[in-house]
Amino acid sequence: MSKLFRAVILGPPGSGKGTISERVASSFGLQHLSSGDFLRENIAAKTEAGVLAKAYIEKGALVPDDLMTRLIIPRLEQMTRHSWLLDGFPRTLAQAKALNSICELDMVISLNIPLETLKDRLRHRWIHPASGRVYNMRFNPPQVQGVDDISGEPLIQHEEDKPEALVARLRHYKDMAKPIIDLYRAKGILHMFSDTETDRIWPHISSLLSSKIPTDLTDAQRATNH
Ligand SMILES: Nc1ccn([C@@H]2O[C@H](COP(=O)(O)OP(=O)(O)OP(=O)(O)O)[C@@H](O)[C@H]2O)c(=O)n1
Ligand SMILES: Nc1nc2c(ncn2[C@@H]2O[C@H](COP(=O)(O)OP(=O)(O)O)[C@@H](O)[C@H]2O)c(=O)[nH]1
Repeated sequence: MSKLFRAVILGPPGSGKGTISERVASSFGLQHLSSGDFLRENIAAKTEAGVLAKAYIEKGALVPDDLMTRLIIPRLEQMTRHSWLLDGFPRTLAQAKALNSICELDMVISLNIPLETLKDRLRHRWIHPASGRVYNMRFNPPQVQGVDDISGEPLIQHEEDKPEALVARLRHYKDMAKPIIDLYRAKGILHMFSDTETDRIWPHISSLLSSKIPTDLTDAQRATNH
């Protein structure tokens, strides 16, 4: 059997993790696991972990490492036969160590996007809260302004996407991400991409993945995912 491929995407809020993950999933057949979406699913389903996590998210806090790990690791263990791309986890060094203990990552994609670009993007980001679908009023607008394409429900903007909140969020991201990035750099699996446009970063990520993912695996995964 071909070797499976396991990757993580890191980047500050608004750096395009979700946007790029969707492209990786559809072009390479990897399963995209967004920890934010998975949390929202657990909250909606009122699982034990979801109920506990909800209280932190509502306060604007990060979910504690032990709870986050208890939620994500079993989900990943269900995906042992799949290649995957993880987005939003690990968010702390403790989460990175927990991930290390259950699998060997093949690649870490780290997005390095200028602050002004992040501010500008997040100002225009609109979300469909129930599904986590993300729009941008300029980059990928919904078909009807303010309305989710699939459900027809209203879109909202997050308080924390406002420019005033972003500087603090970004500082926090940098503090948390530095030891994680150092860890993956030391393992020799870190690939950093710097630009202001997802469409300019994407060809580099795409060719890197093409060189690392065996094509028979891509075909097999695509067949099982769709
Ligand atoms: N490892 C993680 C992932 C998510 N969260 C919580 O889940 C929320 C939603 O996560 P996500 O969808 O990844 O969105 P953001 O944190 O807003 O990040 P981004 O803007 O990068 O998408 C976070 O704010 C945080 O409270 C967390 O605590 N720990
Ligand atoms: N203008 C512009 N917007 C982008 C680009 N890439 C992503 N976006 C938008 O920027 C916002 C943040 O992207 P998202 O993928 O949610 O980033 P994440 O927070 O890292 O997951 C969303 O509204 C995207 O639609 C880009 O290259 N240009």
